[in-house]
Amino acid sequence: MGFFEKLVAGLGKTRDNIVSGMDSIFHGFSRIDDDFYEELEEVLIMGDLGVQATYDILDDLKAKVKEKHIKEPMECRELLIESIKEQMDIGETAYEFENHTSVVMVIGVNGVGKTTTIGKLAGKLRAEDKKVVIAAADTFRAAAGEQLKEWANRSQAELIGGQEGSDPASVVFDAVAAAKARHADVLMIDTAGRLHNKKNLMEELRKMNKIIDREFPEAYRETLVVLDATTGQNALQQAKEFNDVAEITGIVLTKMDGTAKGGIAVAIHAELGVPVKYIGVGETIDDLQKFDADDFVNALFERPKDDETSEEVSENK
Ligand SMILES: Nc1nc2c(ncn2[C@@H]2O[C@H](COP(=O)(O)OP(=O)(O)OP(=O)(O)O)[C@@H](O)[C@H]2O)c(=O)[nH]1
Repeated sequence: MGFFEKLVAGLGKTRDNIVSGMDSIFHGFSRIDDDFYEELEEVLIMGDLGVQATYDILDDLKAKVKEKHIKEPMECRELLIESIKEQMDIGETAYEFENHTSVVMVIGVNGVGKTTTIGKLAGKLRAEDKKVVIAAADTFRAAAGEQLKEWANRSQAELIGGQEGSDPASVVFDAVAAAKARHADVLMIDTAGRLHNKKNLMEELRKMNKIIDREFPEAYRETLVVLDATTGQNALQQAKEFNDVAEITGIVLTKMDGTAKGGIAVAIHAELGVPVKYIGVGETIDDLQKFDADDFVNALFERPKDDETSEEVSENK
């Protein structure tokens, strides 16, 4: 299965949740009125898109309906697809760090798929012939280091640190030295994300950032937060809390395969203004991809990748 097919298969439950509900409204209403919009609103909110994104999408839809003098509810389907795509479009500049010598901090609470994501991303960068160093700065659990070692071996990245109980900041210091000595393209730092103690977390991140700023000022900086899509509104809450303590530049949403809560991708983007940059749809090294708004929305509405009607719509904009 290619990634797009996996995404289509993985988003099945989300599709059931959101799109089937919307389609029954498009079919069930004979005119576009307040009731129509109200029911759409309910489906979008129930589908985990969040209040902000729902209002943005509906405002956009209402404006388009007015502007194009649309009378048929069914015609709103295309407009809605178009509107969600526009909301979620992040463009290639989101991945600038891949083109620079960079430091990527990866934050996330236990179990969200942080280690797996680092492994997959390392594998992806290695496949592009980039040199990758991974810093095991989540030093609170021995198992975390072991698991990271396996992924580093699999993706042929170099691992620094990994000893339980060592000081995360000193792991970062060693990793920066190693990255510079080996002329690495990307240094990825696995950090512990204990949200129940925000003050400590903030302090730990501050210490690590200070070392990077001082020892590696020329490096391009990226801070990714990993979230488990299956936790829905909880993931959004985590994103908000991390956003309070760190300058997040992107989100990675894992476990998009088989969750009914894939709509949370839209909510996070709208409510935090931080783009979802990668999504995970499985447990193997190839199951992480850049977030592509077109692919995501097409998979959600189950349309073939090169659907001509979508091009017509965008050309007619
Ligand atoms: N289905 C699916 N499973 C995933 C995905 N990403 C990670 N997982 C699984 O989620 C579980 C947790 O992943 P880890 O990478 O260990 O999570 P972590 O955040 O590093 O957690 P700790 O190591 O406990 O801090 C593992 O069983 C992974 O295989 C994904 O995109 N889809």
